[in-house]
Amino acid sequence: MTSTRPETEPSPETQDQTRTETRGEAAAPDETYDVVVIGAGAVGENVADRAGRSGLDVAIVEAELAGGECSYWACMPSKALLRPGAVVEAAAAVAGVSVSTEIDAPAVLAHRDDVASHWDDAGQASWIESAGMTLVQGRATIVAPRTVEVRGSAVSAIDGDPSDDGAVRTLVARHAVVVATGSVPRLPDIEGLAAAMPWGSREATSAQQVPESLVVVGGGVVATEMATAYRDLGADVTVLSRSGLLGAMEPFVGESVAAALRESGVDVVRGASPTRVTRSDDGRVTVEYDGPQGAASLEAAEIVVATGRVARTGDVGLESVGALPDDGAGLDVDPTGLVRGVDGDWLYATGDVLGTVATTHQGKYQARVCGDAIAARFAREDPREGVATWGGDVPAAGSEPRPWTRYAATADASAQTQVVFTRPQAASVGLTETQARDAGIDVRAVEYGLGDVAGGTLMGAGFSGTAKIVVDESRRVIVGATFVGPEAGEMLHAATIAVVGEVPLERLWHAVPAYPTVSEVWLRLLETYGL
Ligand SMILES: Cc1cc2nc3c(=O)[nH]c(=O)nc-3n(C[C@H](O)[C@H](O)[C@H](O)COP(=O)(O)OP(=O)(O)OC[C@H]3O[C@@H](n4cnc5c(N)ncnc54)[C@H](O)[C@@H]3O)c2cc1C
Ligand SMILES: NC(=O)c1ccc[n+]([C@@H]2O[C@H](COP(=O)([O-])OP(=O)(O)OC[C@H]3O[C@@H](n4cnc5c(N)ncnc54)[C@H](O)[C@@H]3O)[C@@H](O)[C@H]2O)c1
Repeated sequence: MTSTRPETEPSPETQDQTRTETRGEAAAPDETYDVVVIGAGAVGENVADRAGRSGLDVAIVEAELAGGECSYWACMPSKALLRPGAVVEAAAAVAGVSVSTEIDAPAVLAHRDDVASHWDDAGQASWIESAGMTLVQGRATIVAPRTVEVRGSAVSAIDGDPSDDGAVRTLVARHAVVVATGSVPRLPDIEGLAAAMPWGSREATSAQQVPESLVVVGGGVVATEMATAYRDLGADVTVLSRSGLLGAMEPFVGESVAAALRESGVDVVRGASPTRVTRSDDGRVTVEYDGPQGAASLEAAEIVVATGRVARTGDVGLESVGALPDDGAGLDVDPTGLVRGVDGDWLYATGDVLGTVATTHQGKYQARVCGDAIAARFAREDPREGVATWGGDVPAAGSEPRPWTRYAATADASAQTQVVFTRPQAASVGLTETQARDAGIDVRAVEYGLGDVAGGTLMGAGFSGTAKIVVDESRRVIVGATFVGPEAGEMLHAATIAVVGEVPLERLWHAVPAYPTVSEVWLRLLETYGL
């Protein structure tokens, strides 16, 4: 089994701790822990791990598979589907290399199965326990302050749902309950759509066969990644997008990705809103839509709906403690992850359930902040000499921590990162030029072509891309950067360091990019800026 362990490595500090309780073992009617985490996705695992490292006794409840969406139905399997196309394209561009451009779809799907651990969470479950935490299998509901009821226990593999076998356990948290229940896909209100049994991101990332044709509704990250992957795997793909692609990023990103999708044979229809969906007896799907040329329709073997996600707050019992947000919004938390407005300061939340970030890495960052804050507030003693003391005192509940300290997820507001694994890849950190201007920052932006640096010309025929930095003129620091191009994601971290470190341009000038790498674009950007 290929491990998805990059999500959460066992810490050396906790590896040797063991717990006697095992999955499914009968338990006392009421079990008391210091901390109960609901949801063992990447985020829940990390908040539990950080809190548990301080010696706190942590239980983590999971209704489906330990590891959550990212490991089995999102980041990992989707990237396994996308990697072969990227490799073929890169190799085919290099003179003297002869490669078959054919992708062996069954082999790719089989490798994807390995990457998704065949939808078996045994590896993650055993890591949780080896890290000294207790994994409780079942669906959790908050029934009273600090009290969580867990129903069901047996879990089936691929669809992951726990069967309600009547088992009920009540977990009581001495100090904190953390909600890390993630998000669910948003199904737009389109006539016939639900009845047509469309694919969501789960079906798209775990499909055992490639449909001969696919219509993708949406123009965001899932839509563009899945359109790329399924085109690579041989499907005829049409993308129906209401507006431009990847609209949350700089405009040149969507334009580049749309052009590349079209070049690869994907029909990208901008300004298209589906109005009616039907699935006929032979299984084919017809999508009627208002398009740029008026009413139109198309037929395909399958339909993927990728129109965003909503925080999973509805079925966690939040109403029982007065914490259910209105209208499906995410949970509102302070910078340490403490849910605002709940008496007794015991309810925390992190990750997709906040509705403010929707990536694994940003959620895990919040989880580290939240887990450390819980440890600092409640651990009797931290067994790790020195480790626990960096970052100063944890702020009192309700008071604002200083930005960029251990107990503030400051980068969520000013330095979120994202890599979209389309071809070309798109990578961004911080603010777009428009977002910076809207925030009242006096900005100047400069762009440079990735194909115009020596390193770029060596990458292969037709290598191209764009880099853009957005500079806060008053402070002469970079507040946003975007790259689009082959493997652009690997260029992002230098920009992230510049943004988070608020490195003045005059100092950045001394960060000399090695020759001949594509990173030399940094020098060209600064020269273009005027240094
Ligand atoms: C197709 C796709 C591709 C993606 N690719 C990337 C990528 O490449 N990089 C990236 O950074 N992000 C990516 N994301 C986003 C990423 O998957 C999410 O941001 C991440 O999974 C959020 O983690 P989480 O722990 O908050 O939620 P989840 O991973 O959803 O975990 C929540 C867990 O809580 C459990 N749960 C829910 N309710 C209960 C309950 N009542 N009781 C017990 N357990 C419960 C669920 O079963 C689940 O396991 C992708 C998303 C999609 C859809
Ligand atoms: N590589 C990554 O980091 C990665 C990959 C996939 C997903 N994700 C995360 O998962 C989240 C969900 O992805 P997503 O692509 O579903 O959401 P998204 O917010 O990125 O895009 C949603 C798209 O659906 C369109 N849309 C919304 N309602 C519509 C309707 N009624 N009809 C037609 N179009 C409609 C929007 O205009 C937008 O283009 C993202 O926020 C992203 O952060 C991350």
